[in-house]
Amino acid sequence: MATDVQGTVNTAADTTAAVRVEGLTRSFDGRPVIDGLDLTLRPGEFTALLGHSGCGKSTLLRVLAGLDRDIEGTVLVPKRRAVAFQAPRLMPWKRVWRNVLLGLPGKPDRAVAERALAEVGLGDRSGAWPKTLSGGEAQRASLARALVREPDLLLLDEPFGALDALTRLTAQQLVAELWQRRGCAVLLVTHDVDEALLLADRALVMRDGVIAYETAVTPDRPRTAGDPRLAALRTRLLTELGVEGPATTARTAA
Ligand SMILES: Nc1ncnc2c1ncn2[C@@H]1O[C@H](COP(=O)(O)OP(=O)(O)OP(=O)(O)O)[C@@H](O)[C@H]1O
Repeated sequence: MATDVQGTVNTAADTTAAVRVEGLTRSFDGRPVIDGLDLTLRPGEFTALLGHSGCGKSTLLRVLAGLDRDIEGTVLVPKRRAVAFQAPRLMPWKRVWRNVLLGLPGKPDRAVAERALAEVGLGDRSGAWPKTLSGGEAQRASLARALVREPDLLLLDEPFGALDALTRLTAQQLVAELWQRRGCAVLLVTHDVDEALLLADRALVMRDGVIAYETAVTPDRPRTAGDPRLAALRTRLLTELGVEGPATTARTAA
């Protein structure tokens, strides 16, 4: 069952799509940032969303998360969805386990939070205060908060953007494992072409308010950073992003 972002329920069982967006337009001050965008995400699919800074990636994610309803068009998303942002957004006055349960209906037990925290390798930090966590730990706590919602759709907005290179690798691996275990659809916003190619089944490039380019990422997992099977795709994605030449970094302007 899916709900649209206005909250009306579409009872037509849709097993072919976790997300269906048709003709989505979102304007700010009369300027459309998203302009007639169509998008389908399949259940269990890991999709990476690339695009230049300001092209509307976070705006799209906020719409899918139900945080922005001032839209035109049709958006069908699963009821169970969760979002994690670049900043972990933990409440400093609540212990980690309470942060994980924040906003959940009912009065879930601490054990529920602890199971999710164990899944992200933070089983021993449940009683800690957020300020005592490292950046990577805080980001994992934020992931646990998303997982505890048992989402059919996990929306990740540059979740590794603020992490150092080593922590980023560990966090990427963790997300890959969680995705394989949970089987939910994932939409990952990233500036990093290599990250997209490591993790995703499909990479999308957003430009001029629409999905301007998309490609399947077919090589078997695990994939490695310098994987020669990914070289042609990498070049193509960089071209689509307007970043060309062998010396350029795979990270687009943040
Ligand atoms: N609440 C808002 N009010 C006015 N303009 C907004 C608002 N939110 C976003 N915008 C504008 O919409 C455009 C797209 O913003 P968005 O944050 O979606 O881009 P993005 O692709 O996620 O960028 P980045 O990669 O830098 O995070 C930008 O020009 C931004 O200034």
